[in-house]
Amino acid sequence: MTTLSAKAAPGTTLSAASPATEPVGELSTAGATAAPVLAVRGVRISDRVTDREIVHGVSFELTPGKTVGIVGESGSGKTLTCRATLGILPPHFEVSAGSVEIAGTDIATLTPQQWTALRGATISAVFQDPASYLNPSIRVGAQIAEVIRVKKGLKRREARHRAVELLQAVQLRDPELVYGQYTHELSGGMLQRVLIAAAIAADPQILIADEATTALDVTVQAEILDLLAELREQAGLALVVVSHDLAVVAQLCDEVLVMREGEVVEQGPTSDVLHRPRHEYTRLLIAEHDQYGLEKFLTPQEAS
Ligand SMILES: Nc1ncnc2c1ncn2[C@@H]1O[C@H](COP(=O)(O)OP(=O)(O)OP(=O)(O)O)[C@@H](O)[C@H]1O
Repeated sequence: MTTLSAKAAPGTTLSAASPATEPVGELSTAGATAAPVLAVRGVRISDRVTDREIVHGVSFELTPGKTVGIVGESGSGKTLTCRATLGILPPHFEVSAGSVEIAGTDIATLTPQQWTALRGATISAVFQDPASYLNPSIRVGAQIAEVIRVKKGLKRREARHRAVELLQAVQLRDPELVYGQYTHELSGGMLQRVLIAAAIAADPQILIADEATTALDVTVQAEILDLLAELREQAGLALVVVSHDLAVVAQLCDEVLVMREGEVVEQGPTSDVLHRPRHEYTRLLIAEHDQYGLEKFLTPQEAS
């Protein structure tokens, strides 16, 4: 398989940004030894029009090769938190308190041009419903090649070559064939892989996956989660994984934030949250896991 890195030049075989050499353990303590690529500090999000606060303070740090999960029911503020981090809050929403630092830069200080340079190249995202993020009338490979051309400054030929490599890296069989296909010719799982390829095309350090596997069946979902884990290991990507499904988060994440109605009700290393949940809502999420196999992360007693 083609390997990827957040650092090295396209087309080369790359080593990881050495997550293996970092201490294994809780994100919050590991963060003490490596500079965070993403630091979200006390972020509150308000609706300017109604003057209503919707997200009531979210904090976490992310270092290369690590994963933070945000879990919670629909409407709990997970997506708004991600969008705040990406600088793409919907109109009339604002970060009313707190700060977000990406690779050491406070995003409140960024000009629109600086944002454009940062998106894709430093921080990138994959959302649910990949078809809506791809143009149905342009071959999917050409769309990835365009990202590479614009963001990495590669010539058309090189960008095409790199796009095929990326399609291979996200484990699409026959990447040359997929390159020339249109969205309607691909399954949901294939489209999600194409979108991940586009999201990592400019070698970001941070990838936000917001319900990226929710629409997929359980087997494909597991494959995509494995792929994200592999990219994290190989390229040292830092991941933010958002899901309403605790099993998804359990599979990938070092640290979990449990959100409910805009509030972080519980936060800690994944194993602590799963094995010693302190909040009743977390216990409820654990009890409701049965569909996706959280049981493999729990002891028989906890799973029952
Ligand atoms: N564009 C918008 N316009 C108005 N309200 C919004 C908008 N986006 C989010 N909200 C509101 O903000 C709150 C938090 O929404 P958010 O999308 O962050 O939740 P979520 O946890 O990601 O839920 P889901 O899993 O359904 O995406 C909800 O009450 C939602 O109705």
